[in-house]
Amino acid sequence: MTRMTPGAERIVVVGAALLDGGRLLAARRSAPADLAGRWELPGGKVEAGERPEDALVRELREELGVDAEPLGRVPGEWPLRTPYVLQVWTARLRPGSPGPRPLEDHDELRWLTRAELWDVPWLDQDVPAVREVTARWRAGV
Ligand SMILES: Nc1nc2c([nH]c(=O)n2[C@H]2C[C@H](O)[C@@H](COP(=O)(O)OP(=O)(O)OP(=O)(O)O)O2)c(=O)[nH]1
Repeated sequence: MTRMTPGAERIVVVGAALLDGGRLLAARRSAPADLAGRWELPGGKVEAGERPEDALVRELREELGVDAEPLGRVPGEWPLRTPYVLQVWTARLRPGSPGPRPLEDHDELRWLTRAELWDVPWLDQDVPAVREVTARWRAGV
């Protein structure tokens, strides 16, 4: 018989390291109040039965109006508030995709060069993930 381990429920939030021309897209949250004004990797919760890459494409379409292609998982997983954990994929815009617009959840977007990466106040919980992205980015991802 399979038993659920108490406290084992865990919901994955996928974040996109959307890269274009050597820049990374950062998005400023407009809600909820405790996260508003801080910057994150756009994305959202993976739904039951959904593949994380599919969730990423869906969330980027809903939130930014773009047609994105996931490239690869950034190794690691970062705890958010229970029961959420953040996983990150690198991604790029498919040819012909509209440019990103802040349609939901965000009120400002910025394409950051490497030199500008730490100019925005990232959510605290995103900092280790963004650091990991940088390591990959440096390696040419
Ligand atoms: N998308 C995203 N969410 C993050 C990041 N860091 C972080 O703490 N979060 C939090 C904010 C939210 O509490 C949760 C994701 O919720 P969301 O509002 O973006 O996802 P969603 O569109 O699927 O949510 P919902 O409105 O359908 O409930 O994870 C991040 O880098 N990207």
